[in-house]
Amino acid sequence: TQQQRSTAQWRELDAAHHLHPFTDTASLNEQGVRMITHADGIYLWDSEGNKITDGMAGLWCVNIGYGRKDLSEVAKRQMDELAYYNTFFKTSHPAVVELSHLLAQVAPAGFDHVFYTNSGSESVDTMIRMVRRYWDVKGKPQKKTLIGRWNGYHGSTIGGASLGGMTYMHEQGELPIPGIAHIEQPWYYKHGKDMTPEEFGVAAARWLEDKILEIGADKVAAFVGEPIQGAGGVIIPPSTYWPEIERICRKYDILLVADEVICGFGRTGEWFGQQHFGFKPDIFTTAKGLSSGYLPIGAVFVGNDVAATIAAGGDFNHGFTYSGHPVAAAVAHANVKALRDEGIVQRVKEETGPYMQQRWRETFGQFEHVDDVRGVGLIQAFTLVKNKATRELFDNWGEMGTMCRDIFFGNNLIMRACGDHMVSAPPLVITKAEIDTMLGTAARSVETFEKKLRERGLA
Ligand SMILES: Cc1ncc(COP(=O)(O)O)c(CNc2cccc(C(=O)O)c2)c1O
Repeated sequence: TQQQRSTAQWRELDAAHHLHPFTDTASLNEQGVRMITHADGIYLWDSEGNKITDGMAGLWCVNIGYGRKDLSEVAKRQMDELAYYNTFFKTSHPAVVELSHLLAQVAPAGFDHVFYTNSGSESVDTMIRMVRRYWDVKGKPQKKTLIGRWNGYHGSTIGGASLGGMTYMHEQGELPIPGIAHIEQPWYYKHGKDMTPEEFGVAAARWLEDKILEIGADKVAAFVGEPIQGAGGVIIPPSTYWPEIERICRKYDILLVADEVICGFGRTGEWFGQQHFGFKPDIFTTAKGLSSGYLPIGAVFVGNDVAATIAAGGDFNHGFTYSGHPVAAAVAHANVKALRDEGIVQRVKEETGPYMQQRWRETFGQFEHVDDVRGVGLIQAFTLVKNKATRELFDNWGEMGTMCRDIFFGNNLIMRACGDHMVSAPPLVITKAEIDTMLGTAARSVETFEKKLRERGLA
């Protein structure tokens, strides 16, 4: 096992050599990192022996839960058999064939082909190139622009970060790249005004039609969206949104792409978020729950029409050294097979998802500064607000979220603050009893948060 060091020694070496993602290195090293050393089920342990409830499944990804020795055995067996070979130059290997066959079985109808990557960002970049290649082969090479949403998140590669709508990412690196446009997100709480949710869903979808007409339909290649915006704060569109988006895409002959990196592999209680909202994309991107984070792997599910068109175009000049990596593929296969054969996805749909949503609303429905309590399956959130009656948000967006998140973390419960949204996406294996315990801690944490607000004269 790892060399035993004190927490202080690990912290010192980490500060000396390790650059963390999305991090202000100076402030991180003032506080010192928390060393996570073990995990099992929905729990983490840190180097000080604290047991932490992981309400975020890592980064929305450990769907099957931690500590699955069957997955580590599969990894070892595959590594001993064939640790690596590539899938370029007319070769393949049993692990990636078995995974591809399984994915075609769990995919919605019409998706018989997958392209492999190492992450969600690489899946998104792959999709961008596939979409543009599709229109080249179709003889409409001027259809190049992809439309995403402000505050959408599609990763951190040049393409993914450009398609995402996080302006604080665009500012670093001269993004977005050419051929990317954005429309407003379908955030009913902020933009719904006096419309019903159903009316707002249609109105928000119509922003896409406006954008298409502004750019010119002959130049638009695709619309890309997360069924539920995850890192954007669990923005759940009204039921009328996605069917209207789909209608508009068909009307103007642009491809519809779902980014299922978070919503995929059971998060909403369906295998994929598109099935919860009832729309049919032409392509969708995945990663995270594909392997439950045990090894890095992503997959682009390519609709049969798109796959046939790209195939008709001959060489598709794209791919990665580790596309379809044998060990990652073998672990992903075991993970997806377990999600299916152990009835984990089914249980989210029928039992633990409905239970979480009911208890989530009961727990957070009565606080003075908590509103828009929402969720689907095992992805849920609420928003910290200044005034529920007027739907007034706090000033300095994100400050309250950070304060609240730190209170949760101090109570050994990990939730995520996205701005002033508090969000949660636990492993899909969470039990009803664990939900009760988690929400008991969460309620206590929000009570502490509101007490702090009053002490600071903010409430
Ligand atoms: C919808 C979506 N698409 C693409 C990506 C990129 O995946 P990779 O990170 O594997 O390249 C994501 C990833 N989502 C993500 C990644 C890291 C942190 C957080 C957060 O909420 O703090 C969210 C995502 O949520």
